Amino acid sequence: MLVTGTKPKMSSTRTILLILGFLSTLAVIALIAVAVTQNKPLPRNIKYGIVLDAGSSHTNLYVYEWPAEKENDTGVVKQVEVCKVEGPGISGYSHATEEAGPSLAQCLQQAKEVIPSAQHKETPVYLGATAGMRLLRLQNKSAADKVLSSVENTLRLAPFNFQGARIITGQEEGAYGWITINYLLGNFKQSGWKKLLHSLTSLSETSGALDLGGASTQITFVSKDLSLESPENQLYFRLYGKDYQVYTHSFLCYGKDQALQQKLARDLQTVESSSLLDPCFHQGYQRTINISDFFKNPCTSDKKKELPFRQLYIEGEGDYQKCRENIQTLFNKTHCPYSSCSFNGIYLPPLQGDFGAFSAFYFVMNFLNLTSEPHPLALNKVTSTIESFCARPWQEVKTAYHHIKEKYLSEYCFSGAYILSLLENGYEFTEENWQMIHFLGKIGSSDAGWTLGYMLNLTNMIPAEEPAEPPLSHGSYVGLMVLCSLVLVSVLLFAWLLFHKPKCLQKGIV
Ligand SMILES: Nc1ccn([C@@H]2O[C@H](COP(=O)(O)OP(=O)(O)OP(=O)(O)O)[C@@H](O)[C@H]2O)c(=O)n1
Ligand SMILES: [Ca+2]
Repeated sequence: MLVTGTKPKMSSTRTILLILGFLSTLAVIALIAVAVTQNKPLPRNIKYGIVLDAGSSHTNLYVYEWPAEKENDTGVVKQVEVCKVEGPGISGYSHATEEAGPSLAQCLQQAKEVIPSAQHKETPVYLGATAGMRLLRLQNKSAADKVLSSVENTLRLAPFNFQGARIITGQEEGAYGWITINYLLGNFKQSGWKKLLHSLTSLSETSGALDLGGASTQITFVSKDLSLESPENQLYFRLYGKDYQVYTHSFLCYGKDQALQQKLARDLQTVESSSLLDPCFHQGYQRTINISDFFKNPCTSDKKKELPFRQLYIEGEGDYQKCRENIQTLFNKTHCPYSSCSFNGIYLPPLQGDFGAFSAFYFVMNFLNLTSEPHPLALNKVTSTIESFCARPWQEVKTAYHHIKEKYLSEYCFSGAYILSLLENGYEFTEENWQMIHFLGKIGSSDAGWTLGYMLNLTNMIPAEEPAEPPLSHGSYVGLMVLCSLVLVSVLLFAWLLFHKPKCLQKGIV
């Protein structure tokens, strides 16, 4: 009788237990299913942008891409293509201005192939011209205007969304280079622990930018010491909710090609015959210079001199020390109307933090094997390497590096000496803070240069304020919810079992 009396009670408890178990399993499955489907990557919505860097020595076309929904995050825009335009930079078309635009056709075609055709129309294309065009504008304004309208016509005919072709200022070039490298290094938006570390150690949060082109060079860095000494060198940015006080200067005619022209113009002042022994070229190297056009260049015109010959024959001497002394005269340190100067009476606050050195700084140092990271070489090692490179006879250099363009190869000795002179004599880097300079070609897949910063700015992709963000990412939120629910269900089940100990679980029955 007793046994038959407990049977219905036990079976009803079991039913309840079964239902509860079933419901909890269902809830867990539902939670997991929601978490998985919600977190499934959405179909990628990619946007593209094109920037043409019309430099003095050549033009490069860059294609960038980024996920549309993450536009305002830092470090999401990536370079996916670079195309080097054949021939000279656009300023080299001053005698055939109508050919400047068509020279870009091949790279525009390449961009058309990289970007899906459905997106061509919405893809912005910008062209920024730098120091080569600044010089042409000074020398021949109408030729510069014609070159710009020729490139504009070509870009308007391309299937992209043309946003302008203009000569950017040296200040913009410096600023956008600085924005590019700090964006790519992820220095603007800092994650929690990095923020904390920076506030504790007061480490420099951004990296300075050193850009060496063919016709100009830029130096840009955050400086705490900026007073109102030289307003034209000051920039203020508010990026991702932080203020930056930035010093920048662009030296026109101090890119490596124009620096060489300046040096030769100086040499021509004292030359006694039509041949010149040049310590900055390798022994056995010869080059002929046409005097007729030489002084038309705004970088040399102030040294204009009537000479009894039309061509200058240069012969290399391969003497690094003499070359350095020769180059040093390009940096006038005699007057400074400010508390401190770089050269030519230009304000320079004390150097601060790390520097990323790119463009020709990188090309030259990379060729000379002097870019070693993460431990930069000591300055005396760098100097001795360049010294011994300069001492090598031209025939030997040519044979050893037969795959390198002769124009580049013949000038690496001069360029190495010029870079050291610019950094040591010009900006006064020393043996100690030399280690703060990092020679960079690319950061991730993107080239270091001003173009990315230019596009980020013109497409409003760098917000002034930090975008409001929930503390957890969507994935972590769902994961945490699932975990909490599981814990909750288990606790409830456990509590229920503890307090209503069903008979089936009691000792002796189970
Ligand atoms: N592998 C390379 C590539 C380039 N160069 C040289 O580097 C210099 C500068 O190149 P770049 O930074 O591209 O200058 P541009 O942008 O053309 O000039 P600017 O910025 O002054 O307008 C040029 O003299 C070029 O001959 C080099 O020595 N080795
Ligand atoms: Ca450049």
